[in-house]
Amino acid sequence: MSASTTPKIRLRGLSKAFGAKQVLDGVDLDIQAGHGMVILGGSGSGKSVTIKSILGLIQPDAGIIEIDGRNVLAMNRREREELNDRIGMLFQNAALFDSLPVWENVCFKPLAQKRMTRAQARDKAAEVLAQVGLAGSVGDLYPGELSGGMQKRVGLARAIAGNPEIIFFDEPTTGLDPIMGAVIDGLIVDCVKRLGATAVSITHDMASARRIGDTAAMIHKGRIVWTGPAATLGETGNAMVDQFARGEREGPITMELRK
Ligand SMILES: Nc1ncnc2c1ncn2[C@@H]1O[C@H](COP(=O)(O)OP(=O)(O)OP(=O)(O)O)[C@@H](O)[C@H]1O
Repeated sequence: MSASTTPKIRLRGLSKAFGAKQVLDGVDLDIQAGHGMVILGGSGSGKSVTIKSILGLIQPDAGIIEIDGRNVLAMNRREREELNDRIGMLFQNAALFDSLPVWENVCFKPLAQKRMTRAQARDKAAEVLAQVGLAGSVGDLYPGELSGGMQKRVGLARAIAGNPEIIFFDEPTTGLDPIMGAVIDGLIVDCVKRLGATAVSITHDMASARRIGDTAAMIHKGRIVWTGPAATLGETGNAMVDQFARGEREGPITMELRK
């Protein structure tokens, strides 16, 4: 395989069970460099487990995870940490530290790794906050003083602060009103484009999926059952994907499977 066709992220046969429950049952997925991939699937279908496996937070039972063609499951701790420095993550509900001001949240990682002085971190935080449309003065506020939309922006600022090559977004618009959701999606697209990053998102919000995804993949019963252009969601011709995207009760995905 030539370098130009090596996917940024390549999953093969990824499997993970928790007790008797087989959550991932052979996930195969290629995510090309610079692309936006949206992972869809019902609640509990294993979307977060997939992302956590790529991040090294969950050890899969079997399968291959490659980033830039390198087997990440075989990496030692130092290699894994170096890799994680090239990855950003926007957690669900932004996951900010309530006891720290915004600027320390944004530069949490470089401060913890002592790669920046506090003065440098303040300047860097102001620079990145501006990229997500927030005034530098927001840096001195605490997360509890921010609206949900502002918290998401701060989470996004933290995710991009290290100029990552890969960014994961876990339900970036959940809990936001539709307009703020669209604003956050716009910022995500802008930031990802500016960085030239590969973006992997989980979302239940189809409007958001179409905005932030180039490609969508649907996970069902522990496997990827469809991949295709995110713009076609709802009209893909795949009955399962279209039922999911349109939120229809009737279709191949039965209530029995959704318990
Ligand atoms: N650390 C864990 N220990 C035990 N079970 C787990 C663990 N992590 C996830 N699971 C189980 O794996 C299944 C898939 O979870 P996951 O969080 O990946 O779902 P999801 O597709 O992201 O769902 P949602 O859309 O509801 O967030 C669930 O049944 C969950 O309970």
